[in-house]
Amino acid sequence: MSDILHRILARKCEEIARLGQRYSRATLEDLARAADAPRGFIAALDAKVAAGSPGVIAEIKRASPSKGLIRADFDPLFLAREYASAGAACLSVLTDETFFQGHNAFLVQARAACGLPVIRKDFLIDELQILEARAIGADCVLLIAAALSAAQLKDLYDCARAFALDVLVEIHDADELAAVLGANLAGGWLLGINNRNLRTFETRLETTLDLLPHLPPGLAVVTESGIASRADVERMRKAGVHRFLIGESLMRQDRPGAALRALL
Ligand SMILES: O=C(O)c1ccccc1NCC(=O)[C@H](O)[C@H](O)COP(=O)(O)O
Repeated sequence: MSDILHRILARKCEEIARLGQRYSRATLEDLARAADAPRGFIAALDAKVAAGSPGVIAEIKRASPSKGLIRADFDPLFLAREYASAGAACLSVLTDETFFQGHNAFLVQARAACGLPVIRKDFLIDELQILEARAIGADCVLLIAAALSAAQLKDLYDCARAFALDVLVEIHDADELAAVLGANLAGGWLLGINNRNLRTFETRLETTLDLLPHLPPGLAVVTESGIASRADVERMRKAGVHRFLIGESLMRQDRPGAALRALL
């Protein structure tokens, strides 16, 4: 496991302990059940792709471990509306406070500002975090294979599905792909291939392209990280990848919506 992932997960353990002190599991379950109905994250991506467009998950991210501060002028409501009007299928909102300067409130604000489904982008290793995600309105959660054992992945996936959340399962290499496929997850999930190596932060689009021949037919793939130009989008689409998670290249623009339109 990379140093940064190790540090992030250590922090998450502290946060989970605080969450458990603040709320009982039963209370979090009640809050999750009382939340606004999920908007259908995978369905929104599929609809774009079926219509012949790229399915873009547009990310709302103020900072990251690899890049530091990315956007000083940070308004989730403005960003969500920009992305929605530019044709994004879904939103991704960083909720991690320590390493990404995110916040749960940003997800709430972004989701309320538009009709798009939203993924809670965080480092989820405990069912309480899954319940919290649904309680704040998330429509999808991220599960990172590098952070989870096979048993944890299956348990968190089952918990998410029990609360009608879609799941984006993220891998970076062939070993992680084998572990995810071995977990025999049923429906309601997508495979994310992160082009960023979390150990070195090197970002190569070939990460996605090289893994494609190893995927079972029919598995929907999201290429994540490092998509910065229309040429990048076209390169992926020529290889049969039609779903994208795009953050930094949009977040650095004054008008992220215009930048997204240019990419599409
Ligand atoms: O971005 C980082 O520095 C990072 C470090 C450690 C774990 C995760 C990290 N990034 C999360 C992401 O996966 C990206 O925010 C997402 O794929 C969008 O990437 P980009 O378009 O390159 O901003």
